[in-house]
Amino acid sequence: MTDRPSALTTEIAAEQRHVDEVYARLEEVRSGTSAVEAEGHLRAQLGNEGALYERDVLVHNAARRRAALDRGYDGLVFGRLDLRTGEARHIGRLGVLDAKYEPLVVDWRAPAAAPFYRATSEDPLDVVRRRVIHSSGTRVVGLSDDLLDPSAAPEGMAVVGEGALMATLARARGTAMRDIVATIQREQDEAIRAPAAGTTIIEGGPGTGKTAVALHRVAYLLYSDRNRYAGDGVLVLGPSPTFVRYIDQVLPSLGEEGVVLRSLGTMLTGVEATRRDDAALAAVKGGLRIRRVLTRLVWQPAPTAPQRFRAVYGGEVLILDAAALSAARKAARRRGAVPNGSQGQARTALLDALWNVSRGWAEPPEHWEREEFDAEMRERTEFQEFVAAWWPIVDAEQVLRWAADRSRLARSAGSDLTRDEVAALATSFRADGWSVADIALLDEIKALLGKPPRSAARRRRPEDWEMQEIRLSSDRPERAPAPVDEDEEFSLIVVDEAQDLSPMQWRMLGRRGKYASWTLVGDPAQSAWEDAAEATTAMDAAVGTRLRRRYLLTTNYRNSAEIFELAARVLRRWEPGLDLPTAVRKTGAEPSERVVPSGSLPEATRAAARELLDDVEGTVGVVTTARARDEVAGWLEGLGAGRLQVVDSIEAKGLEYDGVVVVEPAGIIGESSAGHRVLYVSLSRATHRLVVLTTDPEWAEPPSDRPRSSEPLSLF
Ligand SMILES: Nc1ncnc2c1ncn2[C@@H]1O[C@H](COP(=O)(O)OP(=O)(O)OP(=O)(O)O)[C@@H](O)[C@H]1O
Repeated sequence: MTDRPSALTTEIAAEQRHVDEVYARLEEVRSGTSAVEAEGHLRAQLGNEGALYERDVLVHNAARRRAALDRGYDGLVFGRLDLRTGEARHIGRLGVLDAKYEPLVVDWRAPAAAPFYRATSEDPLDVVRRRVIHSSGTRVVGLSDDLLDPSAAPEGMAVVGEGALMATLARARGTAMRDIVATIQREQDEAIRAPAAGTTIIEGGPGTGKTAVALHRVAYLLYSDRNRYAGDGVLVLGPSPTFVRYIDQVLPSLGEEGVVLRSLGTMLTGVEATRRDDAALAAVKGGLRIRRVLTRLVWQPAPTAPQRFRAVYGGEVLILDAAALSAARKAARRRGAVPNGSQGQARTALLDALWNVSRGWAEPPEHWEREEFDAEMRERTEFQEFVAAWWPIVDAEQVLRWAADRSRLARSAGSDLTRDEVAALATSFRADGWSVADIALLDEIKALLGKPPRSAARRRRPEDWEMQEIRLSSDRPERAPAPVDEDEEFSLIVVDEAQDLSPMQWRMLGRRGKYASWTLVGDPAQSAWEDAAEATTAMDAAVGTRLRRRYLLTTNYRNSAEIFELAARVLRRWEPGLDLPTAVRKTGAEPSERVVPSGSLPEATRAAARELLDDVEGTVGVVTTARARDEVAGWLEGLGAGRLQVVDSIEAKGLEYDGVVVVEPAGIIGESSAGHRVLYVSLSRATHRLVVLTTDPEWAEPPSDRPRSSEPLSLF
């Protein structure tokens, strides 16, 4: 036995000294920013407008910097490079300079940090040793070293710890996604640091880090060109509100606030859709055929439009009956570009029609002057009220509710929809609230309706100004994401699970990113959308024809090798030709498949959930069909205390749990025409343990008459 400290202890102590120095410096910087903020408020007391502006700039910048310092505080320094030159370079969530402006820590996004992620033993990029520093709060608790260039290592250079990546992957998962800033892998780093221009497409199988990479890419782009993307210039779109909640702490943990995170159902201000249509109906609502139907629908008369107009002029009675009004409507439509912008044309068409009535008389009144006639009519309240009722300014929700009337919808549908489709759509528009697929329809209708002329441009009201100030000067700014305004344009749009966007949803996004840089992330093998060609065309139209760069991620970091082997085996029965990722982590825990009689399914589900809650430290997910979701949730009532979540197979997209119970896989396959891919999603959610509960022993077998596809897939 020796009392000499181990190499690990000595190295930890050395890193702790550096980390302490960084935190001490950080405190100085923090008090500096508070002083700037205080000065900003002082200037405001001068009271003139210039001083107010200066105050806002000062307070805003200082508050942003301080928020970043707060967020990046824990585990601030996570890496170190020892270079051939003898330089030791520390890498962290933020860059920190000492009082002489020498770097104490380099921001992970700076070019000087790139070798931390890129260096390999084959291509060490002048790095001799790469070190990951594990911390708890401000305390260094462990180190993991890679000696990349042994020939250049100085005498006595210590190499300590286990592989950082494996240690990270083995940890239990919580309810929120974590950043991966300390262990980003080379192929991921290439996608993160891809140039901003044009469209970046990041593909990869389950668990390859696509979501993590997309979020780190946002942080990277904000760092490299903040002026372009700051404010509300960045939109990250995920598949569901559950997913958005799951990822919403990643960017703040990287020191980035103010990015708009949305799901497909919450793209419109004031409308929140969570209901999902069944696959067949969603396909009708998502396909481009419906666009033609909406184009006709918006020009239809409002259901409340009056059918007759009567006025007395110069002692004569003028009447417009239904036929005359219909002709006037057609004339107005010919002249107008968009319905809400055509009330003026409607007015003119009505005046023409009224005048023509008098011309049709056997003895038209000679002394009537057209100009005078028009001027007087326009002034009359009864005429103005008639115009407002006959050609009202409508909003998108009103118009889509019109389509709940089957015969009205059928009139707009022409031959673009079948009778059954019309019936199913009309029924769905009668339901309370909107479905996720409806949001893209509402957005399309809004664009088709256009704006009333001279609509007051959105002016900044004094209250907005006040609100802003409160948010900026609060001690720790609350994350109050700005609602997505339909007119808002983004300069960076990141779409996760992009393989599932319908053509109509692509159109909705395209309207918000005419000049944007796009990052599209997805996996065609997880796609629930059948008509890939139509979605690709719509995506092309949305993102434009600018340069596209593609990145393929090939390693699955989520699933144990045993779990992913099952998921991949099942998918390959349906689509043998697919190229799937490799899972790197073996746990020795094989997934368990249990065939149970249907009467015992509730008890078996409860038992399996209980078993996994005991076995894993982190979260447990129970994944089932949309139809059975609530019932299954009922079976599990009272279990899990916040660690257990029941989701349906579509909701499960993008999520992960330490233990997963998949209930009735055959039902998941049966819920949509690409159901086997949806099941693949469900089977690839678990990090440690997977139990499949089925009443059908043949659940994994495709029907014998189903053609097996061996087509390789690609995302766009
Ligand atoms: N380099 C890495 N270091 C540590 N953990 C990583 C790394 N890359 C990915 N992970 C982890 O792997 C898991 C899967 O990542 P992520 O959810 O981003 O994958 P994905 O490709 O989006 O998956 P899916 O398509 O199945 O939803 C996450 O827990 C993530 O933190």
